[in-house]
Amino acid sequence: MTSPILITGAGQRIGLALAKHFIAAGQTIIVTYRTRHKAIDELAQQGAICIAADFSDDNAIVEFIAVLKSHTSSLKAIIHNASSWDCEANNPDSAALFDNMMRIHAKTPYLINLASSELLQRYYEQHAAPADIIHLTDYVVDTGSPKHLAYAASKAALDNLTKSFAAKYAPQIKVNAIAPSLIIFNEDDDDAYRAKTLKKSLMGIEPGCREIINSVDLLLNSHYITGRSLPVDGGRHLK
Ligand SMILES: NC(=O)C1=CN([C@@H]2O[C@H](COP(=O)(O)OP(=O)(O)OC[C@H]3O[C@@H](n4cnc5c(N)ncnc54)[C@H](OP(=O)(O)O)[C@@H]3O)[C@@H](O)[C@H]2O)C=CC1
Ligand SMILES: Nc1nc2c(c(=O)[nH]1)N=C([C@H](O)[C@@H](O)CO)CN2
Repeated sequence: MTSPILITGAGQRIGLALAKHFIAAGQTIIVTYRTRHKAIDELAQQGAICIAADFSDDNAIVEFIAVLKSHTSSLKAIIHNASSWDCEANNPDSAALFDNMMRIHAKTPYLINLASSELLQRYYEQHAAPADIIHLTDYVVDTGSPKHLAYAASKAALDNLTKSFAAKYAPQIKVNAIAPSLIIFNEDDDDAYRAKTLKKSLMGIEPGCREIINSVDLLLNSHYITGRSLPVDGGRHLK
């Protein structure tokens, strides 16, 4: 089996689009899912290894790592996509929100990256090319967010882990982040929110998953970029 790419949270939206992209390119993939969306059944039918994993407690993260290692002895890349865009307004228990945000966005990638170094290094040994870790962060890493404080802080932690792991794992493994602003709306986003959000960037569009797919491919095809964050934000920083 060729070295697979691991995508976390691939049951919907960006993670699912990445999974379909790699399958179409003939790349073997391993995906995690929390909810067994119909799309997961379809990925499995197309040959993806689909692992149920709810990273809402430490034991589940450790258990996932053991299951991952039972499926493969090498990894071409890990894409940390799984995420919860939760906010203080919906969570009266601020302590629990903070812990949940840090666990899914920072602790889960941290523990998986530490446990997967040998799997990634084996890819390097077999292909004389670096393996990859890609963190999906967020534009708000640099600005903070008054409505998603814990979310933004946890994504900032993931951004910092990008730098630490890049220094720790080079040259066998490259570690980078992709920091998107609006990529795709959620179904329940109303017209007023959509109009307000579109105005936040210079480009003023909802770009869709293709922008993340292109960014992931750029990083995977480089043998030199590491420790960096790729902003995919429509020029929002200049508005
Ligand atoms: N969409 C956008 O415009 C933007 C996205 N991003 C980032 O890009 C990435 C993909 O975004 P998007 O596709 O919208 O993500 P989603 O909000 O659709 O979430 C992706 C997946 O993460 C899974 N997930 C959530 N919590 C957990 C958990 N505790 N354990 C395991 N899996 C979990 C969800 O599972 P389930 O299906 O069960 O809910 C979901 O399938 C994320 O990291 C996001 O922060 C950043 C900026 C903008
Ligand atoms: N896990 C998620 N993270 C984020 C989402 C999302 O839907 N799921 N959406 C956004 C917004 O699009 C924001 O970038 C613009 O309002 C941010 N993070």
